[in-house]
This record gives sequence, C-alpha cells and structure tokens, in this order.
Amino acid sequence: MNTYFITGTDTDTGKTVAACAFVQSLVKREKNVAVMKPVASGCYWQNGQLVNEDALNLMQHSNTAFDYDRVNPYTFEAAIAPHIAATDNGVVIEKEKLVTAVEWFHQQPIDCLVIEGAGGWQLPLAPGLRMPEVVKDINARVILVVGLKLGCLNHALLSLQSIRQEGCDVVGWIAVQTGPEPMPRQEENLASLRELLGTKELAYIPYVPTWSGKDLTVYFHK
Ligand SMILES: Nc1ncnc2c1ncn2[C@@H]1O[C@H](COP(=O)(O)OP(=O)(O)OP(=O)(O)O)[C@@H](O)[C@H]1O
Ligand SMILES: C[C@H](N)[C@H](N)CCCCCC(=O)O
Ligand SMILES: [Mg+2]
Repeated sequence: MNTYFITGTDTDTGKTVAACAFVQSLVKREKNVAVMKPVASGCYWQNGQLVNEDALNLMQHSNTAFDYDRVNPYTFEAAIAPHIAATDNGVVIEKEKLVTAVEWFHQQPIDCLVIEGAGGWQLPLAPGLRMPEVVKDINARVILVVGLKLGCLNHALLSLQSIRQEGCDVVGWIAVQTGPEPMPRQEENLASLRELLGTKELAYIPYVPTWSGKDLTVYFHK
C-alpha cells in the first residue's frame, strides 16, 4: 500500500489539479486508488452536509467509492486557515483523529491512497500541531506541487528543505501553470527549478481550462 501526500508551495498552487492528475495516472496503471482531503476549509452545504470541492474532485477521479466523511473528516465552511476556522467552531483538530482516519483506509482493499494537504507544507492545525506531524505518523511519501509564479523558486526550495528536515521521503515534484498566462520567463524558471530541486520532476501540467473532465496523464514524464 502506497500512501502519497500532495503538498504545495502555497495555497492555490494547483495541488488539487496535480493530485487528480496523479490519481488518473495511478488508475491508468490499474491501481485501486482511494483519496483523502483530511482537512478542508472553504466548504459548502450539500444535502445537509458540508462538502469541499477538492474532496469531491478527488473522489470523482478515484476508482473506489468511500463515504464522504471518510475522505474528508474535518470540514469548515469559511475559506480561511483551518485552525482559525476550527477555533471559530469550537473544534480542535486532533492528530489522533487524522491518523486513525488514514489507518482506516490502510485496512481497505486498495493499492494507493492519495491525500491532498491544505495550504502549504507547514500548515498549522492546532496549538502545537502542524500537518508534517501527521504526515510523518502515517508514513506518507510526499509530492511537492510547484505553482508557477514569481516567488516559486524560493517557496519550492524552502518546502523541499522542510519536507526533508521532517524526515519525510520525497517522491518528486510537479510543476503547474495555474493561470491562462504563463509566468514571465516560465521556461527559464522551470529550468532553474529542475537544477535547484534536484529531485524527480514527475509532470509539468500546463493551463488546461475545465481540467476536471480531461485526461491529464499525458503531462506526466515517463
Ligand atoms: N493547470 C491548470 N489549468 C487550469 N486551471 C488550473 C490549473 N491549475 C490550477 N488551476 C485553477 O487554479 C485554482 C487553484 O488551483 P488548485 O485548486 O488546484 O490549488 P490548491 O493548491 O489545490 O489550493 P488549496 O490550497 O485551496 O487546496 C483552481 O481554481 C484551479 O481550477
Ligand atoms: C481556503 C484555502 N483555499 C485553503 N483551503 C486553506 C489555506 C490555508 C493557508 C494557511 C496559511 O498557511 O496561511
Ligand atoms: Mg486544493
């Protein structure tokens, strides 16, 4: 059973797009793939429950079917930092609950579990708890999504350094063009990322309007 944790250089850097693309690529390799978005802020009400677009997108791309609550145990309506949303709701995000939720999936007949984080790598979850503490406990291997924008070189290097400092394994990185216009000097920035990160480039995902319905596996490198 492989557990992958998808983190990014920041919020809005293409983690969901890259995670769904990665799920597609695993499904194409005939793996049974489950997904999680364990902590989601920016949720809305649907049929009496709070749901999150990232979680729904991930579920739509996976080839297994699990209850929404299993995929997304912590839901917050406000699109703000999750630990602040939690405090507003009188909730404390607990490592135990998150680890138990992941371990439940480890008992299921699946080959891979793809987990999307929230925000960037060092996301605070509660007083004294940050997301890397959870990632370490579930033995997930990490994929870093780099949203191509000015500043991404520094953010990518800091993220990679911190992932390694936490003792986590890095599978590689995925570059994502998140807007219709490429960033200034995008090709040179990509070349710099390749040189500076020195870890496997798994994919380069260009801007793909209405990406959710499309085959994104073509953007993965062999
Ligand atoms: N390659 C792309 N093609 C088209 N749209 C994209 C692409 N990458 C990102 N987007 C759009 O940019 C926005 C941010 O991307 P995304 O939701 O994947 O970021 P994220 O890192 O998952 O953010 P969050 O921290 O909220 O989970 C979304 O509206 C998404 O649809
Ligand atoms: C609401 C947003 N789209 C994300 N889900 C949450 C981003 C939290 C970022 C926290 C931070 O590092 O400042
Ligand atoms: Mg997302």
